[in-house]
Amino acid sequence: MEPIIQARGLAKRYGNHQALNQVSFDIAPGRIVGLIGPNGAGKTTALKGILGLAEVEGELSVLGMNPVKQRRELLEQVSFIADTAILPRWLKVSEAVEYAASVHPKFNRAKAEAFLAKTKINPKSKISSLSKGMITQLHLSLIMAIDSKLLVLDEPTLGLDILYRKQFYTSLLNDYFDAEKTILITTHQVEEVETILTDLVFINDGQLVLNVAMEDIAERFVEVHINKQQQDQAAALKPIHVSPRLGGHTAIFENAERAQLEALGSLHTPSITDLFVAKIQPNVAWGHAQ
Ligand SMILES: Nc1ncnc2c1ncn2[C@@H]1O[C@H](COP(=O)(O)OP(=O)(O)OP(=O)(O)O)[C@@H](O)[C@H]1O
Repeated sequence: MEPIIQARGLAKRYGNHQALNQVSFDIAPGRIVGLIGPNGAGKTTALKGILGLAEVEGELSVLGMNPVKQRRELLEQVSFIADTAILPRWLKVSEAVEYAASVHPKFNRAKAEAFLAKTKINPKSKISSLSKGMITQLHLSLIMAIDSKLLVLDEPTLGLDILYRKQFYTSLLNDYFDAEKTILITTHQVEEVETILTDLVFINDGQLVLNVAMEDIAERFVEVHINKQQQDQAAALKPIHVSPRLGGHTAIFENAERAQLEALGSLHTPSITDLFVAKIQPNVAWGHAQ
């Protein structure tokens, strides 16, 4: 199947700063990909390139199109929400729904109204009277009502309460997503999205540091609790990350021999958060155990 996004050697420089540095990846249709990285890693820059909102060097094909040269056609098939949601404040909520229905051929008004009904937003309210979080909820309701092939979400749940964040991701999976769609999402709340993602992409300092299908994580990465006596044995198996814990250390290994690891203790799959720390801030020094 043709990838929805094909990126080869993406690069972007702002002055002296290399915001993207030779980033390559493919995203197949029907995937939900989490683009995760620390502040300033280059996530938004990559998304802007994909949407044709910033020129990046390298080869980039999105839905078979060049995002800069074919931006207008591309944006007919892509929906996105940037981290700064902007909606005209003077409109009423119902008018915003009306407006979206009149300008977007693939907008489903009933769906938008159903998403809005799950919030405390009154359709008769002016947008200017809504709280910041409610404006984001309105924006997300409008975006999820558009039947696009690619949905790009940059920090969609910033400023939203935990209840709505959970509800949003459930709706995204159950009421929006299907095998014909692809979702690319950036967030710092990794633990909130890990159950819905099919793929995980880590980016740091403009470079791609991990690109893995969620189903392959358990096979590729293993976490083992190491006591002091096993330290040398564990070190010889070259963990990618070591951190002190009560009575010893926790070590994370990548592509290590399972049989050898089993000799050290019980094997676990690291959480996405621990994997993130291991890949972004690798530490292989065996500090003092607690
Ligand atoms: N328009 C710009 N002009 C100059 N530098 C920029 C511009 N946009 C981004 N940068 C720089 O490029 C780097 C990557 O920024 P980007 O916004 O892509 O990061 P990010 O991963 O989305 O970060 P965050 O999680 O903080 O939103 C940062 O160092 C940022 O300062």
